Amino acid sequence: MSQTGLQIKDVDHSYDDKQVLHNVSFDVPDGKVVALLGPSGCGKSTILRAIAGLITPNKGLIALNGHDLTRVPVRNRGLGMVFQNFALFSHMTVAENIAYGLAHLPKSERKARVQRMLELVRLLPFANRFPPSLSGGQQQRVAVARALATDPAALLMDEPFGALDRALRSELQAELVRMQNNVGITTVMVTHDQEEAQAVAEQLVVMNEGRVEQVGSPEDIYDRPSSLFVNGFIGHANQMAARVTGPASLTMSCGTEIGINRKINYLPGSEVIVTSRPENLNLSPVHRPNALAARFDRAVVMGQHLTIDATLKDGTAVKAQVLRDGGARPSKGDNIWLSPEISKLHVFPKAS
Ligand SMILES: Nc1ncnc2c1ncn2[C@@H]1O[C@H](COP(=O)(O)OP(=O)(O)OP(=O)(O)O)[C@@H](O)[C@H]1O
Repeated sequence: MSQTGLQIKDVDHSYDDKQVLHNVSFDVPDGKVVALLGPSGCGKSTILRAIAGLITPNKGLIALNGHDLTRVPVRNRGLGMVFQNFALFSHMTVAENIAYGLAHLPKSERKARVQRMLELVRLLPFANRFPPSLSGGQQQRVAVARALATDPAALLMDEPFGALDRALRSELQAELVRMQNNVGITTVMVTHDQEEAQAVAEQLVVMNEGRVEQVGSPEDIYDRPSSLFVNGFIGHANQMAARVTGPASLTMSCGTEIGINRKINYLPGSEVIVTSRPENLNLSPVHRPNALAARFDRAVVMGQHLTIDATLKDGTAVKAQVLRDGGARPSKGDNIWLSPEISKLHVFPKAS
């Protein structure tokens, strides 16, 4: 095993008799950030605990820079950890908190490293303050600095910004990206916030019910989802029932015939789900080929966009996102046409 970074391979885990991880595999390239993403209870924290050594998986391999960690005790794994409840020592100053894991170093080196960490998380002026006198975001930066101070071989973060409000979260996400550009540490971050995952991670691992559904860059996962679950979990996806009528044609259950500009790998007669992102449905006042007839329900202004709620002929509710052009908007109950961008439609099997 000579691979650098973190390797998770075929990991299974059960709590009591309940299996919660099934053959989980993914890699974190050396110095990169990977985000684990998925609904509550899908097993994200369990993977992090397995990497940390807090639980022993029933099966599988966890290796860091080519070394199997499976039998290495927690304290010898050389990992930094940041969790949601950052648990700083409130009777110690910020500097003392950061120095906590550095007792083995000579005093001058310890001081220099604490100084470097304070600079990295931009908390130099707060070195002698006590955690209860800091904001949530500042406390979380101390927790990150404390984890990084020991020069860990990898960093594990479980919902590190979960307790913070939206503005602070995005500030700290930007800070994390900046720090990563400076120090480039192999990091696994658990989050249930897809925007956060997309903002900080080069690779996403999307999980569902203890299984990895897809691994890829944020762009890959958004543009080329491998399953209906991933498509609906990352960003909004309109789901529309349809029947395959030919090698490249579909009849939507609202009645529209759609010609797809590529071959679809389903037999004629198959029931499928066709998906479209809201930004790939264009509003038109007149009929065009492939356009879906709909009833306009309402429109909400989102910055420079208009998010339109509409209902197709078969009762399917859909969302379209269009640029605000200042033109007349339809009124509630008006008939409209929604033209999907055909090359951006996805076709999935109908769930049984
Ligand atoms: N100590 C435990 N004992 C028994 N079952 C557990 C234990 N910890 C977690 N579980 C169960 O294992 C499954 C996965 O939990 P886990 O905490 O890994 O999910 P998660 O994706 O991190 O969820 P969340 O986003 O809600 O934190 C869940 O069904 C959970 O109820």
